[in-house]
Amino acid sequence: MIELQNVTLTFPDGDRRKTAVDDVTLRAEAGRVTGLTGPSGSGKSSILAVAATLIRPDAGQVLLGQGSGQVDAAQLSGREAARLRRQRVGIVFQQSNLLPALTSREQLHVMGRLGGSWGQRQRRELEARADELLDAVGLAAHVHQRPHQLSGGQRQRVAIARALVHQPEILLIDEPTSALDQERGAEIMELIAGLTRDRLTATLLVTHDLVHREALDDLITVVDGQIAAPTRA
Ligand SMILES: Nc1ncnc2c1ncn2[C@@H]1O[C@H](COP(=O)(O)OP(=O)(O)OP(=O)(O)O)[C@@H](O)[C@H]1O
Repeated sequence: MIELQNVTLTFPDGDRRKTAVDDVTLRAEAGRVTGLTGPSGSGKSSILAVAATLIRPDAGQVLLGQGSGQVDAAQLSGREAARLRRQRVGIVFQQSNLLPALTSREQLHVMGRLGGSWGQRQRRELEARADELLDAVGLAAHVHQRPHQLSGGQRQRVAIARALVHQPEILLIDEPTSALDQERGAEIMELIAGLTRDRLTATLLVTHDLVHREALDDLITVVDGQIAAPTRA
């Protein structure tokens, strides 16, 4: 689970500051896909960046997990936040940011190894998990291909598999369908919904258009940096 409590984020704007996120409280629960929607510039990506621990808010709490494992990411140093991300957070941005020289399988291996020190047993487990994930996203036949040999939808699938390889509790995705046609977009959304339920990740997803809203469990609308309407999707 991830919960933002009374989060405010401002950016420098000339000699003043602009409020991008204005006292936002929201929660994304394990095993559910929570959509963040709203007009351009309303603050969706800023909220996602705070949830991803990539930006520390000016005020508020960013609570990851529950019980004794709960951490307030807003209190962590940059180094601690980076460690938390490597262990507990999966991130998929609009551009898949795959490394051009690596095959699909190698993209997952590299990401998986960032999480810690690796003995032989962990390495074998990681490699098995990478292949299982590439299979789960429908790319078993493409493990040896590099990004330029894949379609946009296939690259997006590699990016999703890569974000899950360290078994994160939280999955954050920015506009997963923006570069895809409607049919491929629907397939990606279904895939995300299935992985979320199977792996019990708390998935928070920014989406501009609501064509694919049936794949969402909850929907939060952001207007002018504030939550306008949290609803069941
Ligand atoms: N790094 C930054 N520096 C200054 N202002 C920023 C920065 N990032 C975002 N903003 C501003 O914060 C506000 C919210 O931007 P954000 O990108 O979060 O909106 P969004 O809803 O994701 O927009 P879009 O749907 O167009 O991607 C906007 O006014 C934007 O100009």
